[in-house]
Amino acid sequence: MITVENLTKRYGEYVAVNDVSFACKPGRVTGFLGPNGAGKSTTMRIIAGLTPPTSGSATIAGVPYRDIPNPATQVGVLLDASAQHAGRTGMEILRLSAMTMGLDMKRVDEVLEWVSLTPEEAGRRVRNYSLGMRQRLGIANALLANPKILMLDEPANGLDPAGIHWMRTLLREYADRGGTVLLSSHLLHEIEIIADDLVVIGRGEIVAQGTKDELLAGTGAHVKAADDEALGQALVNAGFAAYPAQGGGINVEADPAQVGRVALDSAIPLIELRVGANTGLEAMFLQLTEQTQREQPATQGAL
Ligand SMILES: Nc1ncnc2c1ncn2[C@@H]1O[C@H](COP(=O)(O)OP(=O)(O)OP(=O)(O)O)[C@@H](O)[C@H]1O
Repeated sequence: MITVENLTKRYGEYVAVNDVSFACKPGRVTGFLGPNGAGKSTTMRIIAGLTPPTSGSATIAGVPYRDIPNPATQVGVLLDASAQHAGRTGMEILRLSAMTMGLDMKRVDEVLEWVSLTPEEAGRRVRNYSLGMRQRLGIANALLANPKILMLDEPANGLDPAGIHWMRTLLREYADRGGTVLLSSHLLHEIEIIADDLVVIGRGEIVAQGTKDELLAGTGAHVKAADDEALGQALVNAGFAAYPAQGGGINVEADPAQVGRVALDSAIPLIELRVGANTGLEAMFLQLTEQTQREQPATQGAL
């Protein structure tokens, strides 16, 4: 549905996006991952027809965004929640969008309810919105015409934990109904929960892509048990390399199913078991992040 082919964007001598190719499929959430400044927003702006590429192409169902008639009815886009007109109320912004798209005004009330903005909040000027409220309004705007494709840049920014959970559920249901979702984040764990496919970008270049299961396979397991020491010993006895993890628990070079089997056989209750220790994709991602951090040592990794 979204196809990016050999996309390159230069700003003068600087190459922000270098020969990037990937595709996002219907029914799947594609997570677009990369540290700050990796080129995610630039790529998404090119897909949305806001920035011209230096070379290569980005198309939606084979058509460049700018050539789609009434594009917002086909592709819901949220690129910068703070870019909304600060002097207008949330309600005015949505009504104007609905009018531009030729939609029934009833739809505005529906999406407001969907994103949990109350009528009172919708009547406030956007300059008085919190970041989370702006994100909700931006998501409402993207969903307004019930498009088949959603493209969201860092949609979890500013959302509280309940908001992040709500957004995950919304995107999952959206994809399960056949929608195509592309969402970016610089937080691996955030994306890991929701995405089916991953595209990882670093310094403008794709460094990994594939299904989440493929990319996370072989990244080991992280486990916390009622008795970590006993489980660590049982895992080593079963032939697996196991190391104490930073912040508690154990990182194991084994599948979670294998770890669960050892714990069951040893009658050791588990507190937490998940795929991925500090190996594979996460290690690669952290390495990329670290290299970016040297130039931008501020908030990397913070939620
Ligand atoms: N208009 C521009 N002129 C010059 N350089 C730009 C411009 N827009 C983006 N860049 C540079 O391109 C690189 C990629 O930026 P981009 O915003 O795409 O990164 P990102 O992956 O979205 O990062 P973040 O996670 O911080 O949002 C950065 O080094 C940025 O400074």
